[in-house]
Amino acid sequence: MLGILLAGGKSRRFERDKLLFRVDGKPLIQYAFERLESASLIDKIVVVASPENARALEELGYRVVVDRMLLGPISGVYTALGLGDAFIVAGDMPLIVPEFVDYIIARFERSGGRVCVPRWENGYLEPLHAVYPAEFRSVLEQRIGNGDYALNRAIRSTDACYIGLESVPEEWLLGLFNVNRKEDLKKLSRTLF
Ligand SMILES: Nc1nc2c(ncn2[C@@H]2O[C@H](COP(=O)(O)OP(=O)(O)OP(=O)(O)O)[C@@H](O)[C@H]2O)c(=O)[nH]1
Ligand SMILES: [Mg+2]
Repeated sequence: MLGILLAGGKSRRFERDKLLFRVDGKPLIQYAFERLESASLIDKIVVVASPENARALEELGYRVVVDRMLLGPISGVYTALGLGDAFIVAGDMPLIVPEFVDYIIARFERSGGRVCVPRWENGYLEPLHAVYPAEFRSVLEQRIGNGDYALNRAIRSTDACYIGLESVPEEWLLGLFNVNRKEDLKKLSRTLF
C-alpha cells in the first residue's frame, strides 16, 4: 500500500513550518516518515506538499507531489489519490504506531475497498489516519466543485468502514497525537526521550 504524508498545511498555530522544524536534530516530518515506513504493509511513501515547502522536502530526500489547490486536508487527499489507493496520514503525527497502520490497511482489504477511518466513541473521525480507495477521488472532486471542503462530510456521504477506537489497544491511540502548537513538542519529547 502507498503511504502518503500530508504536508501542505499553513502551520498557523505553530507560527513557522512545523514539519521542517527540527526536534532533536531531525525534521518533525521525519518521525512520521520513519514510523510509517516500518509498517509492513506500506511499500512506498510520498509527501503531498505545498508549493512553498516542496523544494525543501525534496532536498531532505522525500518523494514529493505538490498540492496546488491548498484547500485544507481535502485537497491533500484529492491530490494523493491521483497516485492510487493510499494510507493517508498527517505529517504532524510523529508517534504513528506501525501495527495500527497495518491493522487499518488489513481492514480496508477486507472491506472490499471502502474508506476505512478510525472513529472515537463520540462519533469524531480521524480522517488524517485512514485508508482511501482511489475511486473516492471522484467524490472529492464533486464536493470540491460544490465548495464543500469538509473531508469528514465527504467520508460520511459514503459507505465507509469505521474502526471503533474503543476496541483497539490503548497504546495505539498515541499514534493519533499531532503537533499543532510549540507546547505540543513538550509532550512529544516526554514520550520520545
Ligand atoms: N497537502 C495539503 N496538506 C494539508 C493542507 N492543509 C493541511 N494539511 C496537512 O494536514 C495535516 C494536519 O493539518 P493541521 O494540523 O491543521 O496543520 P496546519 O494547517 O499546517 O496547521 P494550522 O495552520 O495551525 O491549522 C498537516 O500535516 C498539514 O500539513 C492542504 O491544504 N494541503
Ligand atoms: Mg494537526
